[in-house]
Amino acid sequence: MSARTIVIGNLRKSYGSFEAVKGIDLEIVPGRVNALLGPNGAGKTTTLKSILGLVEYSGEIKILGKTVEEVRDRISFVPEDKSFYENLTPEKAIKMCSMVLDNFLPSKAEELMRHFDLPMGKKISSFSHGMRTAAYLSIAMAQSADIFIFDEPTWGLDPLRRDEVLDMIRGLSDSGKTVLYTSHIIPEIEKIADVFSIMYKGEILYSGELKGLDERFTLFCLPAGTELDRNGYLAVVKETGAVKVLTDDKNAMEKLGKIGSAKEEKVDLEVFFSLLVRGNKNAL
Ligand SMILES: Nc1ncnc2c1ncn2[C@@H]1O[C@H](COP(=O)(O)OP(=O)(O)OP(=O)(O)O)[C@@H](O)[C@H]1O
Repeated sequence: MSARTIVIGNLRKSYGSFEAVKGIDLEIVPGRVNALLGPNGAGKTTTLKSILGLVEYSGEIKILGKTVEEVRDRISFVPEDKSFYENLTPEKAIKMCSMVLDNFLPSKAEELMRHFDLPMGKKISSFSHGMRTAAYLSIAMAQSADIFIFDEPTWGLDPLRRDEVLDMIRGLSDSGKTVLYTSHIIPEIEKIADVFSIMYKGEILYSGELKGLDERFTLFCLPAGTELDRNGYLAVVKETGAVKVLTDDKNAMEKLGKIGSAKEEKVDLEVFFSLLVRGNKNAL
């Protein structure tokens, strides 16, 4: 398998005059959990739909070096909108998937549905949010695909089921599959992601390894009104009484460390995400 499973170049997608995705570049790698993290409306689902060829877009997307049409049977997908199987029971959904999907293993889907305690003869429209998610996950996990794309795969699940599903997703990437998943739940991403990208208002603000984030970046809390130049910062947030600066630039760290009463703080994903989304380095 190539070192990059999905390569996205200058992806743009507009709905009417509204630009939901603004020319993003993104690379998704195999054998690792690739997470796309962003607040509501950031453009995550639109990006996934573009990858899957479910919406028209401009820019280039290659999957395993090919178009999505050429590799569709190597991709499994859990959509955000879980209303497709509404009028079917799990039993009938499994039958339907067996007829339309080449890579589908019905016995595995049934095993997973039973494991999730889903009533096999009851219509999916009567299911709770969590049960519906479990039904979609069972169908997705029962496909012998190379690439698994999950849009909010833990929606409505209770904490035990959620952890179980995250373990299943981790298992896929451990076995060399490519996993791309979106979420706005930071603890989940901290738990399973290897690499992550932060998306906000149609742009990718940052992409990188999750491991070592706290070692690479430092947060400086400076007195309000501190004059800063524009170099070397990933985010600058002006709060009442303080200016917060996020940086991984050694020169900037040295300079900021010399400012009287500058305090250095640890950065975890939550702080990193919040600073990036709120920070505006052009506001200086
Ligand atoms: N079919 C559509 N028609 C018009 N606007 C749309 C459509 N689909 C999405 N949008 C808009 O595009 C933007 C990005 O939406 P998208 O669903 O991709 O975001 P998201 O990051 O997945 O959000 P969430 O976490 O809330 O699911 C939003 O402002 C949304 O309102």
